[in-house]
Amino acid sequence: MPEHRLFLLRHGEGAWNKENRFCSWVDQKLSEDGVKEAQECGRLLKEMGCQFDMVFTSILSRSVQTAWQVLEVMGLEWVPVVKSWRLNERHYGALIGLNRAEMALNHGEERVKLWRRSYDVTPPPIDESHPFFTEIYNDRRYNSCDIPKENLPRAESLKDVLDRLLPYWDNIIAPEIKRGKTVLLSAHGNSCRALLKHLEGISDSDIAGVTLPTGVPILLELDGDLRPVKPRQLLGDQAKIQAAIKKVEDQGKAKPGGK
Ligand SMILES: O=C(O)[C@@H](CO)OP(=O)(O)O
Repeated sequence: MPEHRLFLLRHGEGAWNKENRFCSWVDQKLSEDGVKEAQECGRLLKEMGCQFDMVFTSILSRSVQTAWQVLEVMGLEWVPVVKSWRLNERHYGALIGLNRAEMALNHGEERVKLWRRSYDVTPPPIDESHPFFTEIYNDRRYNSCDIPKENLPRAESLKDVLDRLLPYWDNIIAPEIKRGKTVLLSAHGNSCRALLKHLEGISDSDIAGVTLPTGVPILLELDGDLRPVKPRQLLGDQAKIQAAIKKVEDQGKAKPGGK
């Protein structure tokens, strides 16, 4: 019998998902479709009779906005929302802002797949000359993190994401779940993948085959030690979910024009 239910959610579509650019730590808002996806997710969870006691988000607007939409549709606006940079999307370093399909044309689809989905390949780091460097590192939101700004990452592999996420999971989120709270984690494709890898014990090579669609809630049923008692469930219309996963995978295919 599961003792706890944990819901993971990759935020709804952001403007740069449409443009097929690596978004990462650039603070894009949800697109109109992204807002609808988040509302749809809220409706589904409400219909299923789900309840939350606490929500955790990153400090990027698209994950916060997604949580707000879900809570509003569910009539759960009062539920506490706690934010941390440790749930942020993976830092894509120098790749931030670049178009995935154009990168695949220039560097090959295999290289782009390695950058996007492998466990321990780190993209080249961002430096001061990068067009989004100042926007990211001068943003006030990074002044009050639990580490000094100069120690924040300049590029991350999925392993690096797990390394910075795990202390937050172990010390802040997991104790709440063990206290009996039902938690929604509204985060990002790669921060959710990193946590799934940890909770489900996915191997370094198999994690490359895990792609998460936007706006689809993932239910994990956990035992008292927070180990999954059955496979993760992606909630909603399964044909639509498979199509949404394929859409994310295809973003890394070589296409002239980049879309
Ligand atoms: O742009 C990003 O930061 C992520 C998804 O949000 O991209 P990818 O799917 O390529 O990991």
